Amino acid sequence: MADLQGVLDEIAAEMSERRDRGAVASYIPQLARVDPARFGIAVALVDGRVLTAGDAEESFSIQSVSKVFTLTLALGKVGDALWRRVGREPSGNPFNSIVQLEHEGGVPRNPFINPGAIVVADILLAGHQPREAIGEILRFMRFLADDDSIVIDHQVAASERATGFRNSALANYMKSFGNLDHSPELALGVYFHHCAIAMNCRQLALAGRFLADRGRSAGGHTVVSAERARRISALMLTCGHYDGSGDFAFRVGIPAKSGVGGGILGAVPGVGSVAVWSPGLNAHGNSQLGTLALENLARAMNWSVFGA
Ligand SMILES: NC(=O)CC[C@H](N)C(=O)O
Repeated sequence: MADLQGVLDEIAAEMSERRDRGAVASYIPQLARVDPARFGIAVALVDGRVLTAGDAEESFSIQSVSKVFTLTLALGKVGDALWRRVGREPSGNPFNSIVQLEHEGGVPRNPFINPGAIVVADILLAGHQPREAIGEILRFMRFLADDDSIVIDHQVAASERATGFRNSALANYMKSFGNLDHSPELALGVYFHHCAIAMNCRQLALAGRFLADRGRSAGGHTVVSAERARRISALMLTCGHYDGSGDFAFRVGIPAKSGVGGGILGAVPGVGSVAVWSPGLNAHGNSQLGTLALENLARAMNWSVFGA
């Protein structure tokens, strides 16, 4: 394997120089306060090593990267029945778009756009109070990363709730089609809180390692079957970057999920997971330099799933 630490250091150095950093998300007021100059990267290899560069120990709001983990939990609860309420196709639309929902009878295209993740949150609420469902998600993250210091940033969650009119519209719309079992407010409460989980790159790479290791967590536990890990990765590749998913596959070629906090989690099958963070976003709401960093990393390490 090429000198991975050297490659990561080089990427971090290059990214700290770049001026084309994209724009920090401003529609969630708490996210608008984050310093756009930050850049961190961490790789958790299946052999147990963790390598980092840049601001890899600094926490950020994982936002939609959390949707990978809530999907994993919901599949564990209801299995393939989940696919009766959420599709598995790329949307070709922004993450908070409402247009497809009417045509498709309130069934969101995939679990990574906002309405899909709100349905997943609704599934996680079954038999629980919102507080318990949120606690279950947080415990899952701590278990996967083997790190009890992971927390929810309640200011971010409150900021999202105060300004989440679109998400509220999406949830209400789906409720009108009968695709939410609980009230929109309860499902949104779970959704806003899991989006507000704060983690650093090291923790996020460790948490996502099961996707690269046939379902086995960093701590050596079987989290999901190899087949399920493969399928979640397939959805990340096709839907993980919303209407930028095709371009991301073209440039990077690694199954990955982005969030508007500027984080991206990628899984290279059989090799390891990678988490990158740079808060400035491109036009599709995906980290501008995070994408570039992964493109450089995939090229240097031959990590595209499509071959060298
Ligand atoms: N793309 C994202 O990360 C969006 C998540 C964000 N919490 C929202 O609902 O708008």
